[in-house]
Amino acid sequence: MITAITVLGAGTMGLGIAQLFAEHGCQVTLYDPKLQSLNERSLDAAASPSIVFMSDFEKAVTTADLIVEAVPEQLDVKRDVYARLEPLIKPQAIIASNTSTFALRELAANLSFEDRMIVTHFFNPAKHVPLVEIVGLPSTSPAILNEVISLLQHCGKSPVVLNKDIPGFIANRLQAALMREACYLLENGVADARQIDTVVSDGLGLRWALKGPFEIADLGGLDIWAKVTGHLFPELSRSSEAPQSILERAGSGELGVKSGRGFYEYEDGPHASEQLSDRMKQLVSFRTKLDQED
Ligand SMILES: NC(=O)c1ccc[n+]([C@@H]2O[C@H](COP(=O)([O-])OP(=O)(O)OC[C@H]3O[C@@H](n4cnc5c(N)ncnc54)[C@H](O)[C@@H]3O)[C@@H](O)[C@H]2O)c1
Repeated sequence: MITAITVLGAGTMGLGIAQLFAEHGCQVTLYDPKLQSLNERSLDAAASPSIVFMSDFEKAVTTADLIVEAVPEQLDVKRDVYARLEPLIKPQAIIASNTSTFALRELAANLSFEDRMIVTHFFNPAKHVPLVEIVGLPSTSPAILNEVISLLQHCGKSPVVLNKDIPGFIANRLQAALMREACYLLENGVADARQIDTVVSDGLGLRWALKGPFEIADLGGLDIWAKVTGHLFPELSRSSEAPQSILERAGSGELGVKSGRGFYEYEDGPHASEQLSDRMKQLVSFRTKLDQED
């Protein structure tokens, strides 16, 4: 049974995941080696009697039933964390990575807890977005998956368990496909970032909040979709590299909200994140009401 949860990494995702579990009655330990240098406003906002902040790795992990890893998306950093976990954790502890892109088999290869390791891919803001993608290996016991699914459902989440272990899972593959085309349109001067964002948030995104692409295709008519995909697929970007419009900004320290500038300028980055979180909460609650009316 999962009682004690340790979240590794108190960044954007780790803080939100820790808050989610704490608000649903779990004992949560949040570990980060750079606890002192983290954004004070975010840490204050996350402060809760059920979250213990720690920068002592051994203490943070030895009694945990579930360890959620939310450290940076670098294979060597993640693998190093797992190697440090191996001698310390309880024999039955479950390890869940919040990776956005790595296949589980790559993360878990040759670890002593390979069979007890899964992916739980939360979405930002983790407290409010209902979806969590879950990935196991063929050797993962159904009991482990069921235990984590029950916990997530108890926390109000809608877990989707993938049939196969694939890099990027479902959501990030779809999102990356959209981003490739969005950057292509931007870089070719078809529209600026605001225009492209408006097309998504005022059009496609509103629809997708209610129905996924296959239901939308059914509603539009598959005869039409046969034409749309047939005519447009040859026109779409086929780039297999990260887009210049992202590489150049990231290379010059324009990292988005966290540095004050990305595709847009941010005078108050933490406020922008808080606003997204608040609006997401309201949107999810509104959609829940709509679902109940159906
Ligand atoms: N940001 C997102 O929208 C998002 C969404 C879904 C999944 N993810 C994934 O979640 C993970 C974390 O992403 P993030 O956006 O929260 O990153 P982040 O950079 O905001 O936070 C990472 C945190 O990990 C800490 N850290 C660094 N090395 C560590 C170590 N060895 N042990 C413990 N903590 C360590 C850092 O100090 C930092 O506080 C990544 O795998 C990322 O791909 C991110």
